[in-house]
Amino acid sequence: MKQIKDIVGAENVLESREERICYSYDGTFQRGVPDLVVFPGDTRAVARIVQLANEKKFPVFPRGAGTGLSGGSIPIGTGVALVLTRMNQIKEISLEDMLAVVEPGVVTGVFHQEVEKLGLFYPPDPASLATCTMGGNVAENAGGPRAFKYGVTKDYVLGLEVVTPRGEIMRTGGRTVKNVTGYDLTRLLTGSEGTLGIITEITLRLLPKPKEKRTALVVFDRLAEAAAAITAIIAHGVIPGTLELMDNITIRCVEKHHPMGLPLDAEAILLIEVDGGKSQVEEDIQAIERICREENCREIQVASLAQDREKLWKARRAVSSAVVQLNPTKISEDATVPRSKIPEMVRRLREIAAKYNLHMPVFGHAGDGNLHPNILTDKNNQEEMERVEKAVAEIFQAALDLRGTLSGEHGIGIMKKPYLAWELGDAGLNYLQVIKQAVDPNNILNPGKIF
Ligand SMILES: O=C(O)CC[C@@H](O)C(=O)O
Ligand SMILES: [Zn+2]
Repeated sequence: MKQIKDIVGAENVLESREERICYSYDGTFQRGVPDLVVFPGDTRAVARIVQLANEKKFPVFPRGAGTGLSGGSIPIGTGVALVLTRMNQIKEISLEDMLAVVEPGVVTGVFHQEVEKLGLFYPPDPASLATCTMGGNVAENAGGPRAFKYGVTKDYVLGLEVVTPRGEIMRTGGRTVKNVTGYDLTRLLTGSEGTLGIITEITLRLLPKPKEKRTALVVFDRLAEAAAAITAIIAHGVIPGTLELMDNITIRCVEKHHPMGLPLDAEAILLIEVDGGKSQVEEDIQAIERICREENCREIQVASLAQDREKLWKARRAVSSAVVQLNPTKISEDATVPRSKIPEMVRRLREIAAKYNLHMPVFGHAGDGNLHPNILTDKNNQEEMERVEKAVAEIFQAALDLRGTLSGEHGIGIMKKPYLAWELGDAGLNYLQVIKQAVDPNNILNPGKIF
């Protein structure tokens, strides 16, 4: 304790139970109160804490803003929560090299604004972007609506500085787009959920900011028709920046908590944004309108003004907090299927909700097959929780049957641990465990996560 205070300063340590409880949660219903909360101010301090942890054998749970949806940052058992929000400098934005260098505590939405001021663009846009941090985004390999066209966080990480589980400071990758030197440690660490290293600096690839955008809100009477429109748009060769779906329960929750005139009787809404040059966006939006009409949509509204588009996105980003009002315990899934399987997955999800008699709004990044079936329940209702558990297992089974994955963007954390071998098989799971054991023999960094 005294040694930790010597490293970071007493003012950067929280000890009281009330304060520690504030760092016991993330965006899931999981809880774990750390023994101590520590806010290091630089990489050397992080390294010294990890060295001390190896000496004294206490676990370290790295953490950003705590918006994760798989329990990745929840302390398990005893240990120190290492909060990286003090390290929040944008160190560089280079127009010539089209890259940026940031500390892990930079808020994603702030980073977006800063690069866009210079005519640049950083696509990953998790819905929590107003609060989540870049370090957490890299650790969990976050996605968001724009992943459909632009990919997820790993597609933008050029290099990292990390503190290894033994407390060394290591650099991976660098400032070049091409780099094939040795194993790709940047990719290994991106999405490693705080188990293989603590990210202390990130070098990110940037793009030119798209010149034009159009956003269409398309209303469907039938969910199956919306699902068919999604596959038809993609098959036509149009790649929108985003292609989001909200089902009827989601629409009603959003409308109740953020009224904006969405039709309460519609079975589904698609929120489709195209971006690029002026003539391209016009051509794409016309093709999308035509396809949606062919698939029997009820109505299409197209917004081109930034403030109108932002209104639509505000409603979309509010979905997560709107659906949670249905019931106190929210279980958010991000099982993902190949795009062509979206209609089939939507059908299976509806069957699972009906079979187990559960509130299950479905929304998400339909364009890349990444739906978010949410189960709204009450963790104190034991009988219902048993049904929930079975439903969750069937959701994952359905995704894997359709040759999808357990997690498109939220990570494994605690929530999906029991299912990992279903996707990876014993050999795959063993491979991960061997890597973890080799780099973190004392099991210091974020123990109990992923496996
Ligand atoms: O709450 C959720 O299920 C999803 C959260 C986030 O990934 C989103 O897409 O809004
Ligand atoms: Zn999402």
